Amino acid sequence: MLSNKSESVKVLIRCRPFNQTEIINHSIKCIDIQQLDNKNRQCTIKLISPKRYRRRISRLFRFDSFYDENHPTEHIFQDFIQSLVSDVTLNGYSGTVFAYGQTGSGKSWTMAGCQCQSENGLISIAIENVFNLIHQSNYEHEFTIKCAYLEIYNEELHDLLLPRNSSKLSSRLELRENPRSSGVHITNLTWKNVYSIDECLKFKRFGDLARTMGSTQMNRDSSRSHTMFSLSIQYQNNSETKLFRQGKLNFVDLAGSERQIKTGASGQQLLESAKINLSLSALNKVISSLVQTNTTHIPYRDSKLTRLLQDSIGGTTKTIMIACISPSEDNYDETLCTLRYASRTKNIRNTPIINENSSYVLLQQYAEEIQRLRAIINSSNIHMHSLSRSVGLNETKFDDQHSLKTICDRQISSENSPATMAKCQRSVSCQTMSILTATVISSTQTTYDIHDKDSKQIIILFDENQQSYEFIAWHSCQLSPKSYQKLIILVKENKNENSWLGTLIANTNEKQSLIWKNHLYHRQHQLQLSKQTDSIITHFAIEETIDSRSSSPTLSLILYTSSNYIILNNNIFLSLSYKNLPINNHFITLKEQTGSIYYLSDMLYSLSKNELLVFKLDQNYHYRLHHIILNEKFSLENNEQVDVEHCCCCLNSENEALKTKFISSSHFLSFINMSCEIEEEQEENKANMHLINVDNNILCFE
Ligand SMILES: Nc1ncnc2c1ncn2[C@@H]1O[C@H](COP(=O)(O)OP(=O)(O)OP(=O)(O)O)[C@@H](O)[C@H]1O
Repeated sequence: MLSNKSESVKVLIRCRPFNQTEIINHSIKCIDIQQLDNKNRQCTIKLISPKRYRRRISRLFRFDSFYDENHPTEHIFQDFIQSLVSDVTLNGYSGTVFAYGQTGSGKSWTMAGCQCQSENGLISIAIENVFNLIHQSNYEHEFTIKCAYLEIYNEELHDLLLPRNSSKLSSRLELRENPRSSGVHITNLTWKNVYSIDECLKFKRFGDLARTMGSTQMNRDSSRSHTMFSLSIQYQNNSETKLFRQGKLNFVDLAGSERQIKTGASGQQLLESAKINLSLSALNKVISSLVQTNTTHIPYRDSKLTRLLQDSIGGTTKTIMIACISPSEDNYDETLCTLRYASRTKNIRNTPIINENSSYVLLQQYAEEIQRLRAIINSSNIHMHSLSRSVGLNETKFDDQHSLKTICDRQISSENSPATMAKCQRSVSCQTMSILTATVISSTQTTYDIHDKDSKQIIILFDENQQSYEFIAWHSCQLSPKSYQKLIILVKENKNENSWLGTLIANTNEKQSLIWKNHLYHRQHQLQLSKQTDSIITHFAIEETIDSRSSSPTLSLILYTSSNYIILNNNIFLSLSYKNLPINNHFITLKEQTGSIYYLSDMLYSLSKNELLVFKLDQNYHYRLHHIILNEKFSLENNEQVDVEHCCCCLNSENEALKTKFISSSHFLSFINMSCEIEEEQEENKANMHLINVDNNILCFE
């Protein structure tokens, strides 16, 4: 992937002609072009407040271009969209054109055109242009063109290219983080291969018929959903390097912002309207956050629309916004709102990248990957075999996308059996984040599977607002044994350096699938690891502590950092440190002769006389795993170093009701070796000792 310079989102204004009602009412024009540079089309436009307002104000706005009723859509295409289409088709860029504006302002007219007046919309002109460019290239390259069409209706994504008889339910799509880019991935979206302009237009028309439309007082054919029509253009050249590029072009026709008083919406339409306005206000928030210099958190996850547009606003896509307005004074407030929105958007900077790869390089990468995975499979096969013989486990099924390299930590603990058995099988995640799927078998042998909504094993954790989190560690705790079990998971919001830590708590009745709830802080209590604690959470546990206010014992979530404790009690952030508890209960701090400090994790230390696995913090608070051999003089010889992003472990609880013990680690850890066994030791004095097999070095831990 080649990176280019950043560029701002281009913003064009399109003002429709007066409509019939406005003509009948002798509406007055409130918009005027002040300046227009004929060469680069930059313009200043003036918006004048209506006479009915006490103070008449003229406001000036600068944009990349302005089009009124004298300009057909073709002009917009020639001035701005054509070069974008060419960049996407021939150079592998991603491009997005989105139309924004109040209801009835001409968004669909601009994007889809109008058959009655035989005015083509941008989508059909662009489709034609893509195929013409390919023809002109004399087929030196091999092109594959696909199209997709979706809508967001009432905060749900629907595939518009599914057969007519499919129900709304079956056309529902899910958004997932795309691990390989800053954007999102839409699972199961239909991508149709297209070989001609007509075929592509046919799919476009097919989708048009499926999109949700309605009639309001403001617009007879009002879009009740946001739609996105996408073209994917892949090309591969035939030379030895087999250069491969993939461009994607999106046309987004947003539903219009509406006022109930003007549209006369009621019932279902009022509900639609509320959802439309909510998602547009989420988009507004994202735009505002992106242009504020001191904001680190961009609330992309507040709505489906903002997640869908994540890469187009503030990402790696070349983006053009077309803000549609009405010329009439009657719509002054809405027009002012749109122009402000558009003006803010103009300050957003994207960093477009060329999506390319040489097949030659790709093949080499694949070959190395296959070799590495073979080694993993060979080693884990042996363990899988012994695992199934001893406890008869069901095979864990992974999402196809992640099957090759998904971490699976698995632990079983049986009260009835004299032997405490635990087997842990891991493979490396192809995601950039740590993943853990698990089957927990409690002391009563009840099985809880952690599933997401589609009954797939969890890959990334989502809360009830569809916010996704990076998994850090987990812990099981039976707070109220009679009624339900809670699993508490420590998570980190994805992609945000200064992210907060919270827990997701899942309640379940026995035998029911767990439902994840962001029970804890709702993102209000943020533990800024770098600022507040100046440290990284290394592991955590649930322990009984004394509530300082009530003096009664209470269960607390205790987060351990390399330097102190953080106690979270009853979901309230209680105290920062607990100095009278020795830190060495959980960490052994080793100081090397050179002055280097090692923090010994409780899970990975060795009971064999002189071998240790320890974590060393570097200046960036990244952990490195060291395999250390203690020599006779108790100094340390560092003979192996493995990158570890974070490591979290749970303590083996003393509580009789909690005979489960979990192992978790980041995926970086998993490549030290994917197999981990915990078995009963024969000798009495080693009854609680477990074995961990790391790269053929047998280590032990308690
Ligand atoms: N550039 C234009 N030239 C002529 N008529 C136009 C133009 N733009 C819009 N109109 C008229 O305005 C009407 C409403 O336009 P359109 O349906 O495109 O609005 P919209 O912004 O997509 O509304 P909604 O958000 O409700 O879907 C059209 O039916 C057409 O009559």
